[in-house]
Amino acid sequence: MRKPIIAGNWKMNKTASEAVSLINELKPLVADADADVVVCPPAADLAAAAQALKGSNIGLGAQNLDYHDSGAFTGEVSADMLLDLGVQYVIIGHSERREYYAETDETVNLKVKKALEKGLIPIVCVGEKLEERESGVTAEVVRKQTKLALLGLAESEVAKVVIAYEPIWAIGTGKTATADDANDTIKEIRAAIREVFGGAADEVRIQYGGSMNPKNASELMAMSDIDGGLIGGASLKAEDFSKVVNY
Ligand SMILES: O=C(CO)COP(=O)(O)O
Repeated sequence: MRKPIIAGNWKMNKTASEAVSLINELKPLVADADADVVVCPPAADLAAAAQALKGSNIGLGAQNLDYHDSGAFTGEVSADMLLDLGVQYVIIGHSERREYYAETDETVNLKVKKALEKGLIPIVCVGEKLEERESGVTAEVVRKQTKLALLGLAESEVAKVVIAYEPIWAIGTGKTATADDANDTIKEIRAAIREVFGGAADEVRIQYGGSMNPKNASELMAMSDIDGGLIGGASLKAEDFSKVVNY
């Protein structure tokens, strides 16, 4: 059985002191969660967040990393820097990074490889644009993104990866994919993984993301292939996020 994993992607929200307050509010609300719980604050908050999370059941994730080990890469953060802060997970290839920061399938793959090499668990985002959905190419788009993100990995590495299926038209819009639609696309992602990596596909946890909230979480989480959620807006309030976690 795949253990559910619910992660909050705070995006560029919350100062370090606000992060500490949110975490302190969240801790008792999710202490009995059956799922793995993760928060992904902005890079500038990670040190304070790690301190606040000590002794809790909540994991810490970053929202990005650089694929180089160190050097002249102004503004970037390396895997070693994240690990040294106590970070365990890293979101890679979020659609906002693909759209605004020129992230490509190739850089996503390099980042996934670096994360795994260093012992961070990648949360790899894939998802189609509205026009791709309307053109009926959703399955092709997510299959290709998934295979390219995982290119060259060993089966044992793939089994550790978390994939977040985030239809771009559902992010921050209040529009959610129906639970059936999301499950069907996630099955396509799992099938694509199986084509290349065999049985590892059954171990990969695949989240849904895109306007997931306390109202729709239980329906989405009841689906056969949805193993968790990557939550944006609803992760910024302790009460809402805890309701998703305790779906
Ligand atoms: O992009 C998302 C999480 O990575 C989803 O954001 P929302 O939950 O705000 O739609």
